[in-house]
Parts: sequence; structure tokens; C-alpha cells
Amino acid sequence: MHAMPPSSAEDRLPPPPLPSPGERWALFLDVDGSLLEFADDPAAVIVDPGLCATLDRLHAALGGALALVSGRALADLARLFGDPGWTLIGLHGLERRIDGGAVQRPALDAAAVERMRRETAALAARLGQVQWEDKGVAAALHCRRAPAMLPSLRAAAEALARRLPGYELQPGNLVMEFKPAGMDKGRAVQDLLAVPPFAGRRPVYVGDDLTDEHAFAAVNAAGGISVRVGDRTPSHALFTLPHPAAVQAWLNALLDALNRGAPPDATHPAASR
Ligand SMILES: O=P(O)(O)OC[C@H]1O[C@H](O[C@H]2O[C@H](CO)[C@@H](O)[C@H](O)[C@H]2O)[C@H](O)[C@@H](O)[C@@H]1O
Repeated sequence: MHAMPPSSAEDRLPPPPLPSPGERWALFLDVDGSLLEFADDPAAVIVDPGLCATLDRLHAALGGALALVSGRALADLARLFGDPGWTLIGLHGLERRIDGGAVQRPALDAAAVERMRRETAALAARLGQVQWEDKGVAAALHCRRAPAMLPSLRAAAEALARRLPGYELQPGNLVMEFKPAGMDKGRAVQDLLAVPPFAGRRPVYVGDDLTDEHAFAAVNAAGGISVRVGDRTPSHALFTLPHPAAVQAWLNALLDALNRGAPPDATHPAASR
């Protein structure tokens, strides 16, 4: 990732703009902590049907150029959001379903995956009060129920990661994640910006966590709009919103602005829904 900027100006970040007339945006949205409030248990987060309806309408108004970009597995995103037609990026960029197409995921070394699963589960059991989240080829060790555990969790996870070939650590909000090495949300966003329906549009990325910094840097380099949710510093983001409720309000304002402007891209099937 790019080096983090100094944090001096972070608290004075402005709220994100709305599109100028005729401006074509591609919208990338992180999930936990950005669209959704945190919950103690990752399986317990709630998705308001009103949010899904807003995202459906934005998907149409943006000519299909809407993606969720998450650390969750694709199957988990589909469970939460009702298997939508929007582009879904899971496991920090590793799993992809672009524009309702086939699921793409790389082949991985089965022995390395199995070892990661076994050793991360054992670490969680050994530490106690740490929740092991099974994400198939990735795993997350959560300490939201015992935040004081974070320093010892981080130290133990860093030591384990050094012994797990093919894996790297992704720190997050009261979590240490083990993910296959070499992929991040920034690369995923860059890849999407090269293909329809995202190509040729101005990227806009909304996210809250360290994993989103990769995407902020990629979006800034492409002349886009990076929006940090909350007040975590330092950050590459150029704009900010305080919490998921403010994100949802901004998404509704964005939808209004798009509907007042040019009609949606009629070449994309989402436009006729
Ligand atoms: O990239 P995201 O969509 O933000 O996903 C990042 C991780 O989010 C989830 O963990 C976080 O949210 C949980 C539910 O609110 C919370 O309990 C946990 O403490 C947070 O770290 C998810 O469980 C992970 O798999 C995602 O990678």
C-alpha cells in the first residue's frame, strides 16, 4: 500500500460532493462499518430492506456501476443482501461476481488453506474470548467482545502469519484477518475500472477501515472521490462521513441527484428495472 499521509488535516475533511450534471460515477461501497453498523457477532448484522431498495435504484441510475467491496465472503454478502444483481467483491478482492456474471475465485493450494484454517482456529481457542470466523480460504479472529485482547491477539497473529506460507494479515476493526497474499481492495477496484459497466466512469469509494485504505489510494490516483466513514486517522481519504446512517442519507441524496439529472445508461439491463 502507499505510505500513509500525515494525519494533521484529517479532522477537517469535508463531506463528499454530489455529481455535477452529466458526470458519470462508478460507486464502490464497503459493508461493515460503512453501510452497516457493527455488531458483536459478524453473523448478527442487520440489513434494512430499505437499504437494499436504495442500492437497487442506485444500481439502475448508475447504469450498473455499483459494487459492494467487502472482506466478507461472497456467499455471506449474498446471504445478507438477498443475492442482488450488483457487482459483489468478497474476501478483500479475492472473490468476484461482476455485473451478475459467474463467480471468479483463484485456485489456491489446498494444503496451505487447510493449515491456515487449523492453526487460526487453534490460536483462537488458545487465546480465549476470541471469535474465529470461518471464511473458507480466509479466516478472521475477532475480539469485539473483549477489546482489551487486541494487543495480544495482534502479536500472536503476527507470529502465526510468519509461519503460514501464501497468507498475509489484514488488520481491521477489532479483528485480525488471515487472507491469501497478493490481493487487496485497491487492486480489485483498479481491475473493475478497466471493465464494463465501471470503465470510463469517475470512481467513488466509501469505506471505514484499514482494508479500505488500499482502495482510497487507488481511487485518488484515478482522480476519484474517497470517503472515510468515521474518524480513524491517518487516512488517504479526501472526504468523510461520520457513521453508516450518514452514509445511507448521502446515498439517498445521491439517488435524488442522479434521478434529477440525465436518464440512466439505457444500454445496461439494470436501467430498465
Ligand atoms: O470490508 P468489510 O465489508 O468492512 O468487512 C470487513 C470485516 O467485517 C466484518 O467484521 C467487522 O464487522 C463485524 C460485524 O459488525 C464485527 O463483529 C467485527 O468486529 C468487525 O471487524 C466481518 O466479520 C469480516 O469477515 C470482514 O472481513
